[in-house]
Amino acid sequence: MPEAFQQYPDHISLDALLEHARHNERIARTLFEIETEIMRLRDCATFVDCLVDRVRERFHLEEVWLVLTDIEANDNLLELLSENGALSLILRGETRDYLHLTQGSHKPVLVKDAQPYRRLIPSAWRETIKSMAILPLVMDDRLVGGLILGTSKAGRYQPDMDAFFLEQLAVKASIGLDSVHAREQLKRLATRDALTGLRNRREMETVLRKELSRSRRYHMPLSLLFIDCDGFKQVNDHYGHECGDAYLCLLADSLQHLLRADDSVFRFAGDEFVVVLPNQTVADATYIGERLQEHIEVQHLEWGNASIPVAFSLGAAGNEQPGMNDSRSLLRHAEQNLYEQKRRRANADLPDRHQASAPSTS
Ligand SMILES: Nc1nc2c(ncn2[C@@H]2O[C@H](COP(=O)(O)OP(=O)(O)OP(=O)(O)O)[C@@H](O)[C@H]2O)c(=O)[nH]1
Repeated sequence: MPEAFQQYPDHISLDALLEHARHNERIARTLFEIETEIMRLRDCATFVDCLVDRVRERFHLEEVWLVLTDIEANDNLLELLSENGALSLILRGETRDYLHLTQGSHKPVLVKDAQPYRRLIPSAWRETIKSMAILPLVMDDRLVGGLILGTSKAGRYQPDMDAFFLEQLAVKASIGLDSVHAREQLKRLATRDALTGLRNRREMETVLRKELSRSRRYHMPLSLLFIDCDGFKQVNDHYGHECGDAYLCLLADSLQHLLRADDSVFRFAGDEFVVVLPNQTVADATYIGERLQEHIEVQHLEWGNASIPVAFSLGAAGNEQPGMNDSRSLLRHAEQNLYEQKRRRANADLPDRHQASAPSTS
């Protein structure tokens, strides 16, 4: 029983006493080692991954996982975890159910027989897990779920065990998760555009610099697309700024949805977006740009009675072209191509898209 603190019985020999002390010291050291390791981690997914892995390995458990309740405060944490692939370690539990089973305890709940707690066990392990310790995860003074230590040994955890070390583990896991989450949130605020959720221009500069150096090192092409909405000012003027915001979000979502995972979309400024395409030549980028226009320009933003078509021009540039070996020249060249396309589209006698779709006033 390496993970529970051993209490001293009334009559105990000196040897047994020493063995108890050594046992408890071993657990304390293991906890300290886990703590030292997890406190160094900088993002939620790696934190959860490492915490689960170390606790399982060091305390010889079959399975360790997290249950996060469905309170709104957990949405952001779950989003960060899913973006970085740690979702397989998480079970989303119904808050009412979780609180009922654990009685909302901020202390570890030791479960001798896991059967009544099945709903807190991922379905794949429901037959194997016989006993478990549910360690409360408290973030910002609120119970958000639990770190669950599961074992196939029935009765390994008993409600009357001294849970001193488990309590310590719960506190450390909670503080660690809280601080890594706050850090990641801050980073996100600094690198994301608040309206669309896309990464911002500063982040684009960092990514583009990294991708350019990777492209040089591995002799792979790199290209980008510069995108600018057509007649966007009219959308704001006709339907209001809130509608303009929704229009930008629709375009941002569509771009993200249509591109591959390796490609990155950034909100450059106002109604301008940049797409960075690693391992793609300028010809590939031009083709991708055409397909984006084809797919997105059939979409409409439904706003009240109005159906507003989405329209944008774009220009491509690739670093295999002469003189295109730094971010500035790539962006400038793509922007020039964008303005050429904008002129061509304007001369092509396109209908005034936003006027044409204005709601009828009759
Ligand atoms: N709703 C909304 N409008 C914004 C935002 N950022 C910038 N804008 C507006 O976007 C408009 C961009 O104007 P223009 O550059 O003339 O864009 P346009 O009407 O598409 O013109 P062309 O590019 O020539 O087709 C300006 O009116 C800005 O006020 C935003 O976050 N939300």
